[in-house]
Amino acid sequence: MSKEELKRAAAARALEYVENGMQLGLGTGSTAKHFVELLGERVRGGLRVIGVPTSEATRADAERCGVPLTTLDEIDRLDLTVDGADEIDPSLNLIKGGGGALLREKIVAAASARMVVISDDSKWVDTLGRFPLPVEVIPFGLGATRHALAAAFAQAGVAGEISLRQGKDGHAFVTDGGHWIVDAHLGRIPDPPRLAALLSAIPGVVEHGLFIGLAKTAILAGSQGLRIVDRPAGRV
Ligand SMILES: O=C[C@H](O)[C@H](O)[C@H](O)COP(=O)(O)O
Repeated sequence: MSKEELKRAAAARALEYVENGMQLGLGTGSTAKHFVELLGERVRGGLRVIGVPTSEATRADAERCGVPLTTLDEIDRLDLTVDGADEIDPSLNLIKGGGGALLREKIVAAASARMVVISDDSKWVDTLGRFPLPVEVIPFGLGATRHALAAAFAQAGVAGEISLRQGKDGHAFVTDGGHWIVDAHLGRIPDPPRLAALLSAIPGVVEHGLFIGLAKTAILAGSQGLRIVDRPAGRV
């Protein structure tokens, strides 16, 4: 199976968590896109759901696929969010934001009774950090924010290059929320909850790509088939 077929297989399995009448968070990225397309097929077949997209890209995909949409202004709780990830560890802590959608993704996941993460099994890691950690920042005062980030990394016992993400036009990548993203090349994050707390305390940081204790279930597709992993009880 190709990587795209694996992603689609994970997305198809996630449909089994969807029930008629549910309010759904719709993730962002190439894996979540498969889920939105498959959900659209079910909606055209009569399934009644309503979705909140986590990015403008997902909004466009959902509209194209005929998935009815709402916002977290109109409803304040969701039953289920299905989203991809850049890395998943055995506690089901995640790195997200490779596509720049981490802020809306985290708001939507936190508003959901359940988050199911879908991916091909290449995203499964023993320890988070090989994938550069995205941190969404306010453009104002970027130098000071970078300094504070380096201090937070040192306090958490990690270090690495911090680079400002660039868009295809060669300028700073701008998120749907109008912010910038820096990617921290840390290699290994031994204590993700501790680093997450340190990053959240920095004034110029809008949000970071560590998703701690949010995913309840991971659906991993590999050459041997699908693997369903539930978050171990009591683990963040
Ligand atoms: O900002 C992007 C999201 O966090 C994505 O869910 C993540 O980057 C995984 O994307 P993909 O499914 O394309 O690997």
